[in-house]
Amino acid sequence: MAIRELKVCLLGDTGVGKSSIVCRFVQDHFDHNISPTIGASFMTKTVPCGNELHKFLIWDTAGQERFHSLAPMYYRGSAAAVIVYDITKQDSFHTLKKWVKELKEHGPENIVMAIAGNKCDLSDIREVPLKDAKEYAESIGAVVVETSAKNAINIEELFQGISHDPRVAGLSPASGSLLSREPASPSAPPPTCTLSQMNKS
Ligand SMILES: Nc1nc2c(ncn2[C@@H]2O[C@H](COP(=O)(O)OP(=O)(O)OP(=O)(O)O)[C@@H](O)[C@H]2O)c(=O)[nH]1
Repeated sequence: MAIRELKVCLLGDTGVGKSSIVCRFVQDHFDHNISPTIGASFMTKTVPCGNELHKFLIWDTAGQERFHSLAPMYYRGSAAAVIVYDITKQDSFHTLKKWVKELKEHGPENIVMAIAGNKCDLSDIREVPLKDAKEYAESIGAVVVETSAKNAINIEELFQGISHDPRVAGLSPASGSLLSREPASPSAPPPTCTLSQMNKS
């Protein structure tokens, strides 16, 4: 079965839940006391997608302002960026717009942008209406989904959306994204998770 490697970076304000989303996706785990990311952390997860395997190479960047200048190292060469805001913090939605602007100016052409409005389990204290996020996402050609890393809502769907995006499917093997072929197996293997590196303080 063909394996396609997809570099994905997560961007967004500190505390919006980027690491928690990755941790939920890769390890199906949520840590209430997770520490802020220092620099960036890297994890991988391989999932079946049609007759291929997609190996996500996930760079979870640090949201603190002091690490902002490192971000280009992680979004450069990415097939997709997951840009996260916290639905209970209007400021984090403004920060998201700054990330989108930076990606449009300096990111890879045709990068797939997926917006995640995280902490939807706290919708009783919501500051960002879903309607606003949808309108904005539409205006920039991005997809948007509200997620909860805590309650495992829409996390798989977020990454499936990237996997199935025609721009990702259209990546040609010649671009280096198709790394290896294994004998076709009758049934798709289950998703595998690899914790490669965690640089949490
Ligand atoms: N209620 C709720 N809390 C969440 C959710 N996701 C993350 N949190 C909490 O939000 C806080 C910040 O989560 P992180 O995953 O460290 O946020 P981050 O965006 O990676 O932060 P930086 O590493 O500083 O960029 C932690 O206390 C998490 O437990 C969620 O879906 N719901």
